[in-house]
Amino acid sequence: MDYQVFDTTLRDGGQREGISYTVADKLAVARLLDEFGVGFIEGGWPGAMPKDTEFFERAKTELDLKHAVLVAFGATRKAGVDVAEDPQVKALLDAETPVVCVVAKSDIRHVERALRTTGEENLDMVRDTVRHLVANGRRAFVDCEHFFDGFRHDPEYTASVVKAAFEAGAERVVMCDTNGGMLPSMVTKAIEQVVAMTGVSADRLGIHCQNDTACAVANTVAAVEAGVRHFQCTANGYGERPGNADLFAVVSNLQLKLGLKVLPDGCLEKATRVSTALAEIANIAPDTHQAYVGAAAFAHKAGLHASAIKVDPLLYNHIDPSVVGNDMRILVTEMAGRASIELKSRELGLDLAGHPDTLTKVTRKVKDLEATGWSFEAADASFELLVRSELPGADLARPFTLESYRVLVEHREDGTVISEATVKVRVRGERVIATAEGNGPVNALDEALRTALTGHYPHLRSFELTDYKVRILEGSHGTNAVTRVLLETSDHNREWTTVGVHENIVEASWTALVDALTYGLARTSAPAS
Ligand SMILES: CC(=O)SCCNC(=O)CCNC(=O)[C@H](O)C(C)(C)COP(=O)(O)OP(=O)(O)OC[C@H]1O[C@@H](n2cnc3c(N)ncnc32)[C@H](O)[C@@H]1OP(=O)(O)O
Ligand SMILES: CC(=O)C(=O)O
Repeated sequence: MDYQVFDTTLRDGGQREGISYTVADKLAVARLLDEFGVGFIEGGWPGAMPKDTEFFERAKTELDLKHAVLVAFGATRKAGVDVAEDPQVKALLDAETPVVCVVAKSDIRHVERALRTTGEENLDMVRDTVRHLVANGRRAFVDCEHFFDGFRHDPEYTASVVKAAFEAGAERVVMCDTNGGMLPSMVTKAIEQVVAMTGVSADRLGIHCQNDTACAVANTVAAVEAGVRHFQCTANGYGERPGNADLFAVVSNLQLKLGLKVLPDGCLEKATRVSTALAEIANIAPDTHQAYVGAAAFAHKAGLHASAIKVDPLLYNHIDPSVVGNDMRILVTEMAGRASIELKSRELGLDLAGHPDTLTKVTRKVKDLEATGWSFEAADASFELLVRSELPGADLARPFTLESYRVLVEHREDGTVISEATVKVRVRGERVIATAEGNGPVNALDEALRTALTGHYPHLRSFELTDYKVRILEGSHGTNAVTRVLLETSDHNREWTTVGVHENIVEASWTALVDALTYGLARTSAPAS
């Protein structure tokens, strides 16, 4: 029997604080999830929210799903109401999805205190709703809310909800850890017990885990190991409170660690791209440290790691990152050893294998600079310039040399503040002096330097400073605080980052600026005039 990968990013994921999908967003999310190969996409609760009703309406003509089927989510009929008359149930049928998933109370305390009805009426609500859905041609899944808490409190009652749902024709009954308080061992034990009590085989059950103990992924995997074949997840773990089980971690664990085929061929390698695209749509910064798909999931900082990775990347990676569409990266910091420098340089296209002295010098220089506030981790361009400057016969021609710069800041009577910079440089033997104004000292310096250089390097005009980050670093051992500046520059094809550190913020910015232009000019192919 196949595994059912049931995604609820558009329903439970939308319950995360800060997410508010538009209908267009929801359609885009569904397309991406389908591309990733999930079997079921729970699209929302038709009838509860106009956007969800519209989503299901538009999905009828605008979605052409290849792998997945669409699922409408709702609740069992209201207590004391004829199921055929319940507007919420009617909206579920109007969504015209092949599958409907209804949430049912399965903890007697919730039945009595939240629903304010009897255990018997709740069982009738489950039976009536499932029979009605099945009679109308739907595959019915039942989410047993608070399954694990209810089962611990009153196993007989919770088991009776499971049996009622199956007797009425449910295809899957899903055990929900609604409050997210379980641990893997508790999940395993409860599944063994419910199987023994009901006689229902585990492969007809499903699992849905909230992440309040940070165990949602582990609990989901534990349930699958206990025989469950239907598991509910959300992309990047989005969901109510701390969230849900992360789809990408769950399927990667099942497929790569347990050898279970849960996705169609060729889908797992889309994990990183799909995860990032879904974060963009949710308008949430991708989690750099997310397992499997985060940008840092295979980023190595420690020198010892790099020295073994040089021999074989799998010595320090639990999988080949390309299997989930990710990449390994080497970070260069004070923790680097010579192997880190060699691997990072190779990543940047510089082969230092035959230059042991350069490796030693660069390693020492990086450690010394980082001790005084520099940070190369995010500044690949400055690191590359540093390596090139240490290569025998230094292979980098500096595009100019500085004679001096001066910056003035003028506060005028009308309150405007203007910065003016003058730079004096030597470019290809010519002395050039240029002055420019800017809305701040760095902007004025950038303008003046470009003015001085564009005569010789016209393509420099396409460079744009796209980000400027400043951090004041505490001085240590009686020294003054220093400023670290990170500059991101773009030529509209690629971006590069440079760093500068000094007690004076303008000088720190100047250093980063000079690296930015030097690196950009060395890298761009346009011929100098
Ligand atoms: C565990 C989960 O996360 S399940 C998903 C939960 N998702 C959401 O709640 C998001 C969408 N919800 C909504 O838009 C609204 O809550 C609605 C439209 C569903 C209901 O809104 P209202 O009619 O105003 O009711 P309200 O939200 O105040 O209360 C929920 C009602 O559903 C009842 N109810 C709760 N669970 C169930 C259930 N499994 N079966 C039947 N009825 C239920 C409650 O008893 C309550 O009934 P009452 O209005 O007669 O007191
Ligand atoms: C259904 C659901 O989202 C829950 O019980 O957590």
